[in-house]
Amino acid sequence: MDWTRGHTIGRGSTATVSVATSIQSGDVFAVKSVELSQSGFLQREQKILSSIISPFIVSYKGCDVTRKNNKVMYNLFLEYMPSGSLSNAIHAHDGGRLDESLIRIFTYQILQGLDYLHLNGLVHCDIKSSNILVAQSGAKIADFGCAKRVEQQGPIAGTPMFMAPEVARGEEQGFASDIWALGCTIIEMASGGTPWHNVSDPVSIIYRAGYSGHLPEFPCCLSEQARDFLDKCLRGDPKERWTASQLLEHPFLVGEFNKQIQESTPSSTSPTSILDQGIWNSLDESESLESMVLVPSGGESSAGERIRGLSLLSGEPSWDCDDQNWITARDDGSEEGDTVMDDIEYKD
Ligand SMILES: Nc1ncnc2c1ncn2[C@@H]1O[C@H](COP(=O)(O)OP(=O)(O)OP(=O)(O)O)[C@@H](O)[C@H]1O
Repeated sequence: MDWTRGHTIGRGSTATVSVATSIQSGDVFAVKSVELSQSGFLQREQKILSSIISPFIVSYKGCDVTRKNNKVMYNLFLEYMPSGSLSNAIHAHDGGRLDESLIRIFTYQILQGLDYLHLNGLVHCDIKSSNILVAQSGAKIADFGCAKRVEQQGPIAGTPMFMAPEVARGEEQGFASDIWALGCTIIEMASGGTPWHNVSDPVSIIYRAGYSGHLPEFPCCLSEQARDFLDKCLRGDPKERWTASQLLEHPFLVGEFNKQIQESTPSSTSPTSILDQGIWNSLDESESLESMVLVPSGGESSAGERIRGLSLLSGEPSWDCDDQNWITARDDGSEEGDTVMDDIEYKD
């Protein structure tokens, strides 16, 4: 596929993410790029993403290798999520935290993604709000650079602030560890802060999570139901934590609103586009995600809440843009920009 690279929309610890456009179809997608010599994480992400398909996981669109300024780059093509990360959304939202109605929706969607992964024997290993991306259709899990098959032995991966006690102690990293990280992500959404207060260096965080016997503080603004849900995610003993399937049945998520979504949700093997076209179209026009977000179940929201919700879902994040950086990808061997290297095959 020939494509052009647009402005930079994100930079993680391993890769740079840009908007890209297919020259043939004009389709817009995201491209995550890193020098080929350092692309181990990205190739691992490619292997996993290319084997899964869920409306609650950012979808895989292909990969290639290009030459850019004498550097050989590995590129992973992903569905473009125009509203950026959930972390951006939390901080852009009024007061730097989300309303419980939004927390419920995003939790439900992340949990659907986790349930799909776990049923397929995969552990994400790095769930946190900056690895959840948001579009009009809602939240989807991204960044599979640390993901692994559950039976796979290997070093502990992920972000210390979100590590379950058993992960911090280096004992095991399984499905239950993702559930702990989901609990930490709910704390991020509800408080706008980190799960562990007043600690920032990795060693202190790992000590606090793995050896202190303490639990992260539950945000006081949450309802009893939400706090009970959090309690089921943040059990110190991984065997006592609820599974993703059990949590999908928790009263916090099983309300009138979620029943409607569940009835309309395609099976986990359905194509991603169903989320965008099917789920929301199958609901009444007045019950699209936007109106659900703006008018949560059981109540009218104020005009202020409607506007805040609307800007959350449709607003462009403030990217570190570099518009001078448009580069054309061609397969004609031209020296400028990215050159698609058709002769190198890095897919399985
Ligand atoms: N498909 C996408 N659509 C829109 N923005 C994206 C997409 N993928 C990534 N981004 C943006 O780029 C940022 C970095 O992406 P990502 O977390 O995948 O990179 P990483 O190098 O693996 O990061 P980490 O530091 O967590 O390992 C994200 O936080 C997000 O803002």
